Amino acid sequence: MHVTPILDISGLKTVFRIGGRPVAAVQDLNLTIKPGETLALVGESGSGKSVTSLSVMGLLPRGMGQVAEGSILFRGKTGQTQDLTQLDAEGMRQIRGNDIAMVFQEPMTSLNPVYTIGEQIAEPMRIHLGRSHKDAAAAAIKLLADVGIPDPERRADQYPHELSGGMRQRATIAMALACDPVLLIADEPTTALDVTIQAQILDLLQKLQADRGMGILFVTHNLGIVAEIADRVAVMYAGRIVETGMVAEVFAHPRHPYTIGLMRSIPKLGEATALKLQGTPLPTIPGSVPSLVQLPNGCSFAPRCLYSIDACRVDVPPLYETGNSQKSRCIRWKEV
Ligand SMILES: Nc1ncnc2c1ncn2[C@@H]1O[C@H](COP(=O)(O)OP(=O)(O)OP(=O)(O)O)[C@@H](O)[C@H]1O
Repeated sequence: MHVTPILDISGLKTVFRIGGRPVAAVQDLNLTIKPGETLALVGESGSGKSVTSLSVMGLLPRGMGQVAEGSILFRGKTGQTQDLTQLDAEGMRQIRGNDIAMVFQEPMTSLNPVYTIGEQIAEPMRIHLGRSHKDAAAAAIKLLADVGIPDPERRADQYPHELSGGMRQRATIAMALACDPVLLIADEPTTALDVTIQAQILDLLQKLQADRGMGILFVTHNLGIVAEIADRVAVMYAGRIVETGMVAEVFAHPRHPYTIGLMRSIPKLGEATALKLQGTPLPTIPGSVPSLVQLPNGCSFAPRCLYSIDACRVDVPPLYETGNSQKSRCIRWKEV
């Protein structure tokens, strides 16, 4: 059955002014998310994951970054589709926190230290949904219970500093869900938490998604998390998607050397501890992400790639269809 996506990004190019000239932090980017689906954007630091999510939210740093090309079609609660790149600041404000919500790595980015948890969860319901004070306060307590916070009545009256890191992240998730968004953008939401709490938050997001049917754009540098939470994955390198597809297909036979490198750097169960005890560093991909100001000719990954040949350094490869759901931006995908 064909389901219309809630998010359909096409030909996105986002540029920053660096040293007076425009530099593309994201380019040639196409992706879709359907209701109830989780797409993970994965890649090393600087690959363009956050710039992609900020482009969708209309939160690029003003005067520095802007969408230069492409469209971001979004179908909100009313069923109407809008191109987010064409909305003005007020139009985006009506969508943010209402149709599209965001959870960041550091909960204190979203929480205000001087208001109680309950007040902060209730606020978007009053602003966007026009609910009364009393009604929104009761709904906030219910949301705190939904995200697994014990004794929600008491917690609603507390300030952020009175909660642990894991509880604060649960509270920001409650805040994000307050208006029942169609799309949740989660940017490294568990990176600042310890491993046990990380697993609990990932379970919680999956449960909430199953209950509410929202789409999730999940930004992470961790392929282990992708395997656990996502239906589809888009691997980014130097501002472009280099491989994409259903998680099961990409993980079973990755067709881009960069994805293979990322997969090798996921420690297997117990291996990380064993390597640490031996004093051996975890395997990483040699070299580093190139500067966007000076991208190499052809494939941006070629200078770090064990498979690269002269032909890789000529043109940027297109995304080849390499499987049922899979695409790879590697001219040697059949051999990798
Ligand atoms: N405010 C800015 N000014 C100039 N360039 C920026 C700015 N923000 C991002 N960039 C450029 O965009 C590139 C991609 O950044 P982005 O934050 O999207 O990477 P990321 O993959 O999300 O990395 P991380 O995991 O570290 O957040 C950066 O390498 C940088 O060159």
